[in-house]
Amino acid sequence: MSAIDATSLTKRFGDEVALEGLDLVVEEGEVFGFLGPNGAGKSTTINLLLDFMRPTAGSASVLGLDARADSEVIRSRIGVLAEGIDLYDRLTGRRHLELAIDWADGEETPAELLERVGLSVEDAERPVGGYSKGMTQRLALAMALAGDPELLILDEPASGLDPNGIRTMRELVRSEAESGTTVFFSSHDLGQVEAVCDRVAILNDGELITVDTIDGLREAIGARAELYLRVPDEPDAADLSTVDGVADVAYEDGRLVVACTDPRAKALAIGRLLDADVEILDIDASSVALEDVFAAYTDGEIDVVREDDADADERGGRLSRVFR
Ligand SMILES: Nc1ncnc2c1ncn2[C@@H]1O[C@H](COP(=O)(O)OP(=O)(O)OP(=O)(O)O)[C@@H](O)[C@H]1O
Repeated sequence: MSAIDATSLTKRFGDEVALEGLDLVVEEGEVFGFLGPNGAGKSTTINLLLDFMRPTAGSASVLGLDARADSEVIRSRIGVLAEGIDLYDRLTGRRHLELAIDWADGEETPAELLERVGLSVEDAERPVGGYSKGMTQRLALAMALAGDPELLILDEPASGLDPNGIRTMRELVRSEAESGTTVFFSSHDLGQVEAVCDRVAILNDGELITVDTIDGLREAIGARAELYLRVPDEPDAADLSTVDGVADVAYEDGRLVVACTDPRAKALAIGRLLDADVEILDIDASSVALEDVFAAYTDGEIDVVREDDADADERGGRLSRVFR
């Protein structure tokens, strides 16, 4: 069973196309990044999955259940952190958590959830009307975790969080994923997505542009990772150019510069040198920023071609890329 399965999901507002024919499969247990510029259709997709709005065409299932017919059951089994969450100003943080636990039929205590998101017991006793943006976000995250959800849908979860809060959120996402929870992580923040996600979908102008791992995205745009190895002398015993995924090798100023088209080639190159008893004094590496990958996919450098479903790859990729 897939955690999320959207088929030809479409939403139009009059002439405005918010989402066009989205085919997307998120497997159970994945941390799945949902990326796209403003107005790409990310919130629309989440609203359709949660049955907060109805599709113009197409359908979606969540945890194997129909997003429209079974929306009540779905909502009781998932945790949602949505933008602009409505909290009751006069109720305390603790009361919000009690309600969330009650609603999700959870077994945890408010204190356990507070600790997980780094909110103090004292803060929890205050009405949330006086909370800062970051505190509100932490509380909303704690509420989403109530009842040990099978799927977490997080819309811009780092919004308003300070660096400590961001670290806490990342750790939470990882520990949730380790315990088998699927995480659907929608964000503009490429750094956040890169830090926690297994696979990423990029949406632009309501259309799915690609679904891939982050390394796969880099590879697809031909982005090279570079490995810098400080060595005492230019090694002649190990021919790195024959390592799979190594595109180029140069020796400059006492270091080897190894350009890799496949990020996995970095470890292979180091292994080859060690096998040849080459002493490595220092290691450094660079890779193309995800920002550059994102720009390549969303500024029109890459076209999208639809294939027949029969040709589609197993993991929901029903698109192929054509480079101009
Ligand atoms: N209720 C609505 N009425 C009319 N148009 C809408 C409505 N909701 C969304 N849209 C339009 O649909 C498109 C997709 O919007 P959506 O909010 O899904 O984008 P997004 O990727 O979540 O953007 P952001 O990152 O800015 O939150 C936009 O062009 C938006 O103006």
